[in-house]
Amino acid sequence: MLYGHLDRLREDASAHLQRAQRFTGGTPADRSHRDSETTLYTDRVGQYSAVEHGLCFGRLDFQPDNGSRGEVRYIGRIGIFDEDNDYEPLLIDWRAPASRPFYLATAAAPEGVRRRRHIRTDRRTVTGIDDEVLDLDETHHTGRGAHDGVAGEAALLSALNASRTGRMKDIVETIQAEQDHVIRADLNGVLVVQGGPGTGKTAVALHRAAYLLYTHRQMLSSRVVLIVGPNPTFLRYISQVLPSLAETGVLLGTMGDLFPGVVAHTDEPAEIAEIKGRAAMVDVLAAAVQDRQRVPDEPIPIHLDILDGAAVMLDPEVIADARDRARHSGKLHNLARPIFDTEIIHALSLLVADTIGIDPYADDPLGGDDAPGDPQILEEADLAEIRRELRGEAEVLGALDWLWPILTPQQLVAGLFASTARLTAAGAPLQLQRSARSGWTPADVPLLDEAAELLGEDDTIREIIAERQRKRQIAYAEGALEIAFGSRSIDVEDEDDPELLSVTDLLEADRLAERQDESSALTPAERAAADRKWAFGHVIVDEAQELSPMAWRLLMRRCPSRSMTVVGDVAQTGDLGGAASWASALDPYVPGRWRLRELTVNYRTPTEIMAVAAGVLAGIDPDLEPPRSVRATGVDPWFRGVTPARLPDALAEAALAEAAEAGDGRLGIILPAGSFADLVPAVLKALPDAAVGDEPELSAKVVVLTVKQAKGLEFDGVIVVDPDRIVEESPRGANDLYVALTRATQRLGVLYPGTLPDSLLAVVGM
Ligand SMILES: Nc1ncnc2c1ncn2[C@@H]1O[C@H](COP(=O)(O)OP(=O)(O)OP(=O)(O)O)[C@@H](O)[C@H]1O
Repeated sequence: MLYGHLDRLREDASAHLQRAQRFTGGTPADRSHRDSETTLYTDRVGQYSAVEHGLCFGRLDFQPDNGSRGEVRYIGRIGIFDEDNDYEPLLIDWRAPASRPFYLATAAAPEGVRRRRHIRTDRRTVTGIDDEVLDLDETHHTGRGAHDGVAGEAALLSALNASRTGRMKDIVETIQAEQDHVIRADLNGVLVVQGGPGTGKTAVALHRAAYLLYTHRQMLSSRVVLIVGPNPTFLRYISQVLPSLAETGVLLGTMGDLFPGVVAHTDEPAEIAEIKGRAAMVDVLAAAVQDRQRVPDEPIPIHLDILDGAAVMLDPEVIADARDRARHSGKLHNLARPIFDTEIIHALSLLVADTIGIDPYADDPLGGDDAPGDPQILEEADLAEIRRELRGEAEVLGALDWLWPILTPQQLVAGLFASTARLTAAGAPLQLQRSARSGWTPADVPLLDEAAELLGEDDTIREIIAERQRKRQIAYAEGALEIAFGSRSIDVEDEDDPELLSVTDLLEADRLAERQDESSALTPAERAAADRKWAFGHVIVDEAQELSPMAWRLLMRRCPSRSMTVVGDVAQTGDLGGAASWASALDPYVPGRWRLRELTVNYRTPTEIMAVAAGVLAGIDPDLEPPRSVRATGVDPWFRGVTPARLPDALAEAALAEAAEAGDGRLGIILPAGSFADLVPAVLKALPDAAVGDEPELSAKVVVLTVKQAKGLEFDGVIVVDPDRIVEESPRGANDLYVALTRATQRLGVLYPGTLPDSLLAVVGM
């Protein structure tokens, strides 16, 4: 019956979509209406298809009420209502308040629920049910009931034991109570979710996004929820979760994606990234901006058409004066440029007046009726005319650009890194020097954002640039507009901004109309992705322990409402610039105003593997508690020592054996970054289809990765190679090893040349 309804809903949405797509022409308003309809119904069709599997997964039977039969609720991935029967709910969305008892009711606090049923389906057929009787009397009779705090144990264990596919799955059918509290926590303020490996932090963060969008749809779907993950591989890993939760109003990205127009995925040494992430970079960038406001040591000659090519000399003192006035205006660098221009042009106009406007006989007692008198024969109107002309002179513009250049954030940051002199002037460590042509790295993005804030790269700048282009256009009678705007898109909102009128006036009307059409067809998430100043409705950060102080500054700017969910584990911090505690990361922005929730149960890693990881955790900090595993597999991890020379062959053998053990699941091989060249060929020889690379394909049966790449991921089986080297490769090496050891859902093997790290020796008992 429910699938019948789903089919009808989907057919309906498809029909609407086709109608919207057939519609062409009309007024701009008609077209924009068509675009929004197309987006709406495309989303709907997508959502209805995404909930096909496991549409309905739960049922709640309530206690009979006053003699009438108890209420029955079916719980599923979306809500379905009976249109012919007063919109009676047939299926209740898992995010609706009415579904909550499905996740929270226990035998001790049954919330009126008599029985909770988990329904398993394969396509459209019910394949099994698990009942939990929450009514204590009835439990007494049947001997079946809820278990120690784990709701729906059979369904949960079957989900946890299922083979991995290389893509994360949703957990709506088996969300546990402590997770439910996080998912449905209040929208406002900063919520920190701390939890050890496998406690479901990522799953919970994604379900929280879906819940918030459902509950605050109107506000959040227009302002967009931003989800930040550690790397592109991880984003691909989680990318399937939200569509299957029927949510599309979300923007997923890494730190490297958060500066529109820049793709920042180049790697760099951890030490360099750490320096770039320090809070001190704020001062470095401010100094770098000041350094670009030049005062030369010597006067500079400026040849002027107005003087038939003769030069005037612009003195350093005059330039320093103009610079100080512009600086003291309180405006940002680019926005203060007009003040600097005015000062310099004024000074130049006086120099010109001194050259052409002096009455040579003014001091001569025989010079005429009015002598002696003011030697300046030019009046204010003449000076204004001179200033106007100077503003159009190529050499004047060139000098102004040299003395106080209008800068993009990219120019400022790349220019800084490309020059020892500039780095020194800005007080930056010289290790940051690199060629101007090397690509942008994720750690550069917060610097670009900071630079944008310091430079004042905003609409006014577009206007200044447009104005200058217009001057050149007049001067050279060429299509300057194309150059200035060819690669820019005009925001629809900007249309009403009077300051921008001079820009838009310059565009041909039909071209402008076309542009507006394009931007209104974008979804809010697409527009947010393209707009550095977008204020997101809510920001969710996963693996948040890795973020540097500079990265936090950027994220806080993107979220002025401070409505955030921050998810991570300070024991897994691998990046040198990452957080040692949540307070150190957050107190600068929301001192004492963030809430902490902890997740304590490990759903991924079985007890046997966690015992090994716990030894490593104790070595990092004896006060840290590993999360409690929810299940045991009865399979102990293996440890195998070999001579260094045999390591490649031993790895190939182990990989073959473990790939077979994984059955139709996945095997992850985690190597020290420095061992790739030596070990990967052996793996590929044994298993030619193994995935390896910058962004390895996670759905491959065998995937070879570094710890950094493996962060947040999981596999049925994992082989950790050369733990000693993993520890030694980074000052946070022990944390890395802890991450590596906690990636498996079923089996773990440790292969090592030479010796094991002390923390593992103790566990193995050697
Ligand atoms: N309530 C649940 N029902 C079913 N599976 C769950 C549940 N909670 C977590 N899991 C599963 O446990 C595994 C670990 O979850 P997740 O990756 O979200 O953990 P994590 O805390 O982010 O781990 P890490 O810190 O190691 O990255 C996933 O496969 C997830 O689907």
